[in-house]
Amino acid sequence: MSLWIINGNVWSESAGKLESKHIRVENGVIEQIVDGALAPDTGGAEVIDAGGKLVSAGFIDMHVHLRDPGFEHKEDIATGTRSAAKGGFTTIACMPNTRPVTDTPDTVRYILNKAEQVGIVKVLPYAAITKNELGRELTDFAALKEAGAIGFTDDGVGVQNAQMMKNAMALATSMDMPIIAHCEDDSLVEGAWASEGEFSRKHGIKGIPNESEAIHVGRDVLLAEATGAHYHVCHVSTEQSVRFIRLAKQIGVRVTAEVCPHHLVLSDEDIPGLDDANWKMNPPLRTPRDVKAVIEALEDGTIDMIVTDHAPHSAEEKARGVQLAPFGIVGFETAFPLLYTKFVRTGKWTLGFLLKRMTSDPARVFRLHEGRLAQGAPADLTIVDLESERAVDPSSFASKSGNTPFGGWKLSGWPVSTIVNGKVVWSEQ
Ligand SMILES: NC(=O)N[C@@H](CC(=O)O)C(=O)O
Ligand SMILES: [Zn+2]
Ligand SMILES: [Zn+2]
Repeated sequence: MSLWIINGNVWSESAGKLESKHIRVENGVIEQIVDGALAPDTGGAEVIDAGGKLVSAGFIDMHVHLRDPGFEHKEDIATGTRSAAKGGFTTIACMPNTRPVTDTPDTVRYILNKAEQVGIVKVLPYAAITKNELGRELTDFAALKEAGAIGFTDDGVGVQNAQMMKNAMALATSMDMPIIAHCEDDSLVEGAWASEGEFSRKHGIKGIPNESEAIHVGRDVLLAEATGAHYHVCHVSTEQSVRFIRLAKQIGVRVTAEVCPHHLVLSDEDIPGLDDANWKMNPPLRTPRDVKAVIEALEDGTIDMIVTDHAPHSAEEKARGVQLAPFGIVGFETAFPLLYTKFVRTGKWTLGFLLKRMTSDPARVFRLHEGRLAQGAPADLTIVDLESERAVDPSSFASKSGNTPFGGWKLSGWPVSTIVNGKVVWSEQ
């Protein structure tokens, strides 16, 4: 099976610019990348003409919620992976806060089998640290790893007990597996949904303090130092967390971290009011000072990668009123256009920098073969139209859910075609 993707614009790290290339794919692997000025001999092969659009290694998202099994009214593996493909993602890692919680080998295998049957993008499942994510008893790490889990996390909640987290890190380290942490001290949050900041003061509501996140990061950095664990911090949102991660990296603790698009482009001061739960997510939108700190941390490498934390919830659930509505927003179908428009078009970042944080950096941290556009790499590719501007339309999402605060935003950088192992898995129209 031969495929040529001709007339693609590929980012060259050495030249620091886009260069025209033709790419030959054989049996799902990138075999050859040739200069766009040369006419390739495509005889007999399938040909996709990228027509001068960006061709990138497929995006990798190491933090997503597919809701399957158990919450299929929000999303399932078929719609979630199609939504991912539409956003240009070719590999995604899904969180275990399903029903049942992904805390047994059977559930890990269910996810892998269904993803395989659906056959859209690559799905890497995480398993829970504790049974039912209750923080009381560790899961069977060895059996979960054997079944195909790639790391352990109780995402959705923080592990409240330090000894439990220390035991988890020691055990994970003994089997060369990472611990991925949702950092939140419940005692500091209780009932609040927005950050302590302008918004909470203006509306006279209880705020979530920054320490509720950073206190876990600080604690866990010490535990990672003591156990030698690879400790990965979920959705970093505060200046104080950044400070701990920066220090930990300086002293050689094996810590890595991720940040979400919404924490890079929105602060609490952007929340329009108390009646739209599409601005409610965990961690909450923080202050402009925190936004600046996480941007700087992503730029200097303190934060390693961008993830969406795609967290679909139904319209009915989000309409329950902001206090009762669940935390979370969808992310796949807006992530790249949002960041391209806000950071690359404005000249703050190079296109290469954004692509790196969405491809080779997550691949490096989680030791994946994907994430590079090079000879011998899997032919996971995303073709992106960097020019046309379009408004975000949640009703057009491939996801079952449309819970986003970005509806109506005019963005450019829309993926038009997504290829996994040399097969087109999603294409515009
Ligand atoms: N981020 C969210 O606001 N919600 C996530 C849970 C999580 O990522 O902690 C969810 O599962 O809905
Ligand atoms: Zn979380
Ligand atoms: Zn999450």
